[in-house]
Amino acid sequence: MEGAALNPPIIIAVILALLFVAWHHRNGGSNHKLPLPPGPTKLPLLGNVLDMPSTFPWIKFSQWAEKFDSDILHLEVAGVNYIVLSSYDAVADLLEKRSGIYSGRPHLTMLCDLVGWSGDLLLMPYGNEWKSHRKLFQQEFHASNSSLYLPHEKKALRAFLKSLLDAPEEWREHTQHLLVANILGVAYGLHVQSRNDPDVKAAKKMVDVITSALLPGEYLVDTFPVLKYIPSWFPGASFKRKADSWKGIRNATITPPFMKVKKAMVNGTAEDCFTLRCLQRLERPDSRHDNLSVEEEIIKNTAGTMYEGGSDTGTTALLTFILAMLCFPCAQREAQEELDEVIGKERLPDHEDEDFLPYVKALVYECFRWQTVAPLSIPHRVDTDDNYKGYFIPKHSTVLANVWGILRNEKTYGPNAHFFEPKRWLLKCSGQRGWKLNPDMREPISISFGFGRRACPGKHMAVSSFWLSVSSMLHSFNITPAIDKDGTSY
Ligand code: HEM
Repeated sequence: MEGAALNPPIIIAVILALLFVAWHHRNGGSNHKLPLPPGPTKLPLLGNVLDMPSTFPWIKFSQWAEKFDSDILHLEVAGVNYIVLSSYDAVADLLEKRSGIYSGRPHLTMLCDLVGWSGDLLLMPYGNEWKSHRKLFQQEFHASNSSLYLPHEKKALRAFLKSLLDAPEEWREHTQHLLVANILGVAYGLHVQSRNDPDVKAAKKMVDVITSALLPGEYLVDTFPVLKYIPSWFPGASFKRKADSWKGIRNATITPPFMKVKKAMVNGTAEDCFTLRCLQRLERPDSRHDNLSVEEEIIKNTAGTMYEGGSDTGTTALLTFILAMLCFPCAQREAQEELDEVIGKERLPDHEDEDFLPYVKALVYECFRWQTVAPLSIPHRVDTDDNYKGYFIPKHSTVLANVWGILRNEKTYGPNAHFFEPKRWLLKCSGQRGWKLNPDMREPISISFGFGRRACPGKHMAVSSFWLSVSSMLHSFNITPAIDKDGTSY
């Protein structure tokens, strides 16, 4: 946690927070009769400040769910209520069935107020601004509109496989490059250079900011928003200096590619992409000026969120796959045998082959289950007081879905849920290779991509591109530990 030592801003924040909590309690808080959900004992005034885990909170939340024998927990930190949901049923009941009131986002002071990360659909409060951005996204990103992304996906993948062949030791850079190249094609119709591409570098910088600032508890100012008033020169206020250095990064990253599409539209050279499709739908697209209309700003921001969302999460998912193949080589061999038998040696797998490759599909499911990309999803916020299973849920609580815990539940996923085992998704049958997907198991995509009205709008594209990358890598390469010059593997 940034600046976690007892320095002046923390002391000020703690004093102010205590005063707020004391005032809140004296004024009665909420007027409710039902009990709050169970959770670790709260200290007077401090609540659960000292219990809140600063690393891997999902593990602690799973332990608490077991200890209190409850799939709904309550914590309170600095006057903010946290509700942690630990079963699929609780998540579906609240975040999906009651999504009319559970679709807000908690306000992130560091990113929204100090860095000025505005226009990001991911962080927007639930309301009209969010709706206008989300609608644009969904117009293009639905399961039956794969023509928007498939051509870019395949082009980026071919370049990626070639790069892996030429320089396998740079696998990490190639992986990130694949995802950024893909999303730059989808969002802006741009073609990236194979090395040192400025848009790829810019994406990395933008993603570094959002991934570090989205981590729960990373910045104390998110827990104690009053800290935002401390001047940058104040001892211990390094978060303010960091915020200053991050200001403008998002705009500087997402504006140039948007303007390229606008200009290419005038010249008639723009390639099919999300931004072009949206601009063409405007009644009076004005392609000459740098001043953007409100509609154009919405398109620019939505494409920008796509650029941001598509670059980071997909890379993490593919790195998880590579890790799994290194740690569980038997799964890799089984998938390769299936690919050899069904596809043969002459071509790469394609989406039409998916149904004939149950083991590969199970391996893809297992990647999303075993090390889920967002273990606590992205926090939601409830807009009104509510109750569930006889418990009171206070208005404006931050609601966390413990996706990691749900996907590791042995009652649902069978024994050894901490191991990578694609066969947990399969049933023996009499077919050629003897496996079919178990139709009674809930696939992990409906859990690892979030819930209700805020569920990930890029999931069809993300899953399609992940399947194609994983099957093509398995069919083209063996993924093994690196070997040093003495022949010892790492
Ligand atoms: C493996 C890949 C991906 C994973 C695991 C993933 C996961 C998630 C999760 C967990 C959320 C939060 C959902 C919620 O609040 O309930 C989310 C939101 C979002 N994702 Fe993804 N995502 C992935 C890829 C993508 C891609 C490729 C795009 C863009 C093309 C994208 C765009 C977004 C956007 C815009 C939101 C915010 C939605 C909103 O707040 O209304 N994601 N994603």
